[in-house]
Amino acid sequence: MEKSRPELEEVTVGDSSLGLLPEEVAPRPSWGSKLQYILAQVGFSVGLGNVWRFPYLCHQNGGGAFLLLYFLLLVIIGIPLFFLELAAGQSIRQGSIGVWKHISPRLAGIGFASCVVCFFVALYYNVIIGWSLFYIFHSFQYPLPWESCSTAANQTEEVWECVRSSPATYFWYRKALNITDWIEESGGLNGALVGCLFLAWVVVCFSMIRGIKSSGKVMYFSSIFPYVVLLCFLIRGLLLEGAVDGIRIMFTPKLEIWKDIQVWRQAATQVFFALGLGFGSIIAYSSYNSRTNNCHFDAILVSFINFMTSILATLVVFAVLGFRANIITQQCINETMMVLKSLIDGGKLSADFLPAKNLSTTDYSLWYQQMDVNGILRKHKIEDCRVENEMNKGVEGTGLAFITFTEAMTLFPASPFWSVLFFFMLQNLGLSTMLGNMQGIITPLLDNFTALRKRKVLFTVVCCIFGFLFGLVFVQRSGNYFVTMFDDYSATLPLIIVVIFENVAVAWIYGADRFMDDIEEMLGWRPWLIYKYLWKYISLLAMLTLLLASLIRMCIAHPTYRAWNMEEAVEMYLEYPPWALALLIGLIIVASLPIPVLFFKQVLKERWQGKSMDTFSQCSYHRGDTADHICMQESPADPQGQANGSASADTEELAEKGKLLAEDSGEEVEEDKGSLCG
Ligand SMILES: O=C(O)[C@@H]1CCCCN1
Ligand code: NA
Repeated sequence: MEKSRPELEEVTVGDSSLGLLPEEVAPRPSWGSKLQYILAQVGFSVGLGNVWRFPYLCHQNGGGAFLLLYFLLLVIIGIPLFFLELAAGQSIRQGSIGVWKHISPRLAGIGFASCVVCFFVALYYNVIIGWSLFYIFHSFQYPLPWESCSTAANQTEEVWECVRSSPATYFWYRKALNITDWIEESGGLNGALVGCLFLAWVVVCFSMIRGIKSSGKVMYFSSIFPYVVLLCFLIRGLLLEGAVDGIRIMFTPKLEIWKDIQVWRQAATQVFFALGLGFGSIIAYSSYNSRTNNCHFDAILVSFINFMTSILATLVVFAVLGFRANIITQQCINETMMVLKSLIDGGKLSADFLPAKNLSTTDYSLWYQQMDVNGILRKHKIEDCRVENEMNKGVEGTGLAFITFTEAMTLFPASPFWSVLFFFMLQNLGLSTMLGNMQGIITPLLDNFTALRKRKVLFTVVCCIFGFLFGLVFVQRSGNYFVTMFDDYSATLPLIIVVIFENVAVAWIYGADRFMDDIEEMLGWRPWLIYKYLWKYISLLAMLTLLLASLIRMCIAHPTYRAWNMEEAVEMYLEYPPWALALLIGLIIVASLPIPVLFFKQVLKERWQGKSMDTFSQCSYHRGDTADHICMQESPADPQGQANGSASADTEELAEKGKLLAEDSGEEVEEDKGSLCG
């Protein structure tokens, strides 16, 4: 079959134009520096999840014991799969669609599924960034609007809702979200949040507009700034009364949690979501690297930085929560002392119950244990005020960042300053992840559909516009319920499916040994043998178990969401109505569907073209491999030419010219003979 004329592409390097080049030799943009690349990978992987999901999981699942479990799973699942994605992207130098197409054209669906998942996550992730912007705008006032009910509520019935719950809770559910009582009630769009979401997408769009050249620069700030803020909060937090209690409670290991499979499931899901496996963003970013870059070192470095950031964020969260719990417990003690005094004055209790001096929180629990003989104090409604009890409240999910932390910050001196700093940090943590998310959508599509390349800027803008329009679902008054649906199910489950297929594709279809050979050819040294067994057996088994545990959880426990009831002014768990359940499951299917659909489409295409398919994938993508001429795509007109990876003379000369020009302009351009499989 006559090979069609190769697509020509306008190539500019620095400010010199190379004219039109066939895309297989057009130099692929590359990172300005290794630091910029590492910041991009760290910026993408370290996100909101490190600051509010990890601390919450740590607290709910046995503190220090969870940390050890998380670290174990990070080593046996996270790092090997991270290394796998980095190596595949760096070697093939394509986005996720191109990478899986090279392993076998039947697996292109894995790349498309990654794009869909990236889009789902981008939709609700940017909404959370919009919430952070909303809080930033409301932080420039003293006292903070969520400090007390008088500042927060004006109408009478709202005061009731505020008094019944707490100013921070009220502000979050009523002033920020103006939330409806359940997911069935849309309540219409929340105008302020629509504006914040629009602004969030404008920021993403302008940061993305010139590809990795512009986003690379944004990365410098949005990846480093959160660390500065976390360190400021840690130092400030440790100086607060009760902070050490909070950290002690957090690190106290409760090893019995290791028996609970759901804890393992939560830890594995967190490893995987935290690193961003399956998004295709890791592949996209590493595809702009030079082939000799030591991606094994990068995999360990970025995973380690991600883990340490989660620990740092957890220390900050529990120092601040310990401080807040201490204050609330102190108030509780003062109230019970009042009750005790009135009981003694009323002759109901003997005076020797009265403690000699004002009790601190630790002294109080000791006093309580001594005095509560036969439950006499409990009988008189004198409660046991404990810091641990206060530590348990409101630590989950969005509540942690937007209720508990905001409440704690009102207790800080100069609270508006700390509040702006905290939410600006959240906004940057989210922005750098959003850039990676968008890269996980744009790069594979641009690589796969060359027609889009000529209108890269327009395509980026259109993606952001679609992101905003679809994102409107999440800024209705009931929007928070959809954010929870996506975060708990619709975005996370398809990721596990995608990564399982990635793992099978490389370790079993392409072959772990062959993959190790390619890495050896690329890096000049062979990866540790352990990786072969991790990829073939351990991480794959772990992922399959994780998927099973997640599906079982969905089947056994009817999926529920946490709703806010306005009248009662309390949170309650409601079951998703059938239509929401159908939507939840439908989204998971839609995100996973490209894998089987494109598989069978390719099989039919091969059958129709009568191609011999003695093995699943005969493509190899390292240089000059004679196996290349039997790749599954259109067999090239001159197989030998393609097999040796040589392009025709004129394009060779142009590529050489491109390289020389690039060196002149100081821009690093990695010669990209493209993939040998067409
Ligand atoms: O932990 C997070 O928030 C992000 C979500 C997206 C993928 C990378 N990690
Ligand atoms: Na980030």
